[in-house]
Amino acid sequence: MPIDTDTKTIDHIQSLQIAFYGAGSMAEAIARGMINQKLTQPGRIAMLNRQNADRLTELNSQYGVQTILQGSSNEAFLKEADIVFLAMKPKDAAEAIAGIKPFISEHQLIISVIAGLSIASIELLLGRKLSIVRTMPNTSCTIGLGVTGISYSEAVTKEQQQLAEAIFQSVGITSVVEESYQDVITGVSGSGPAYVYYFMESMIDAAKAMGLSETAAKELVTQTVLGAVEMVRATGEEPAELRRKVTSPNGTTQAALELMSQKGLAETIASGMKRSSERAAEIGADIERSLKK
Ligand SMILES: NC(=O)C1=CN([C@@H]2O[C@H](COP(=O)(O)OP(=O)(O)OC[C@H]3O[C@@H](n4cnc5c(N)ncnc54)[C@H](OP(=O)(O)O)[C@@H]3O)[C@@H](O)[C@H]2O)C=CC1
Ligand SMILES: O=C(O)[C@@H]1CCC=N1
Repeated sequence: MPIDTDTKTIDHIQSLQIAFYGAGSMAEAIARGMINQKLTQPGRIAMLNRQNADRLTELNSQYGVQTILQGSSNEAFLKEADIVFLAMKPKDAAEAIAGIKPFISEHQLIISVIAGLSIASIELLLGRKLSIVRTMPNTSCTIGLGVTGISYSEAVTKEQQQLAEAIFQSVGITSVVEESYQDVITGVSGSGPAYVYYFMESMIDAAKAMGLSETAAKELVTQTVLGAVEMVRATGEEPAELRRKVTSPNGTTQAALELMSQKGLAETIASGMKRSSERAAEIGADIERSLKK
C-alpha cells in the first residue's frame, strides 16, 4: 500500500469501477499491481480488448477480473466505469477512442497510458474538455517498482489528482510533470526497462560465448545487475563512485570500461534515449495530423 496515500483516498478507490480499454501488457501491469497492493478488488476491474479472446480468458483466470470482447457488452462496462484507462497501441488509439465517445461522460476520470498521445488529441477525439490524466508508466508497475510520469488536463480536480497519484503510487513512484515533459519521460523510464533487458541479454550472450552454460550465465548476470542496482539504492552513493570502487588501476574493469567508452557506449545510450523521446513526439504528431484531415 502506498505510504503517503491517505485512507480516505484508498477507501474511495476501493469503491470505484475501473475499466481498461485495451487489455495488453501495460494494462495487465497496472491491474496486477493494483490488485497485489490491495488498492482494488479484481471484481471491480473490467478489461476489454478488440479480438483476442484467449488473452481475456487468461486475464480472467489469472486475476479474476471481468473481461469483455469489443462489441459484445462493452458499452455498459464503459458507461458504468468511474475510471477508464486508455491502453491500446497508438496506431489503434484514434479509432478506438472516437468509438467510445458516446459512452464517456463528465463524471469519469480518463487515464491514458498511450505514448505520444496528447491531452488535446484525446479531447478532440472525445469531443469535449474532460478530466484526462496523461501518463507514461513502465512495465515494472507489475511488481510495484514502476515509474510513472503524470500530467493533468485543466478539468482534473484536486480529488481526481489524488486518485490518479494513489493508483500509480500503489505500483511504484510517480512524477507529476508539465505535459511537454512526457516524451522525455518516455525516453528515460517508459522505454527504460527494455534498455536494461537488452544490456542483460548482451551480457548473457557474451558469458555464454566465453563458455558458461545458459543457466549459469543468466544467474550470474541477473544477480550482478540486481546487486549493482541495490548498491546504488542501499548506499545512496553515486553510480560513478560505486563504479570507481570496482575499478582497480590498470586492472580488469578499467580494461573493459576503456574499450566500452572508446566504442561510444555512453553516446549510444544517450542517442537511443533521445530517439525514444523523439519517436514519442512523432507518434503524437502523426495522430494529430490524422485528426486534422
Ligand atoms: N508496454 C510498455 O512497456 C508500455 C506501453 N505504454 C503504452 O501502453 C499502450 C499499450 O501498450 P501495450 O500494453 O504494450 O500493448 P499491447 O499490444 O500489449 O496491448 C494493446 C491492447 O489494446 C487492445 N486494442 C487495440 N485496439 C483496440 C480497440 N479498438 N478496442 C479495444 N481494445 C483494443 C488490443 O486488443 P487485441 O489484441 O484484441 O487487438 C490489446 O489488448 C501503448 O499505447 C503504449 O504506448 C506505455 C508505457 C509502457
Ligand atoms: O515502445 C513503446 O512505444 C512503449 C512506450 C514506452 C514503452 N513501450
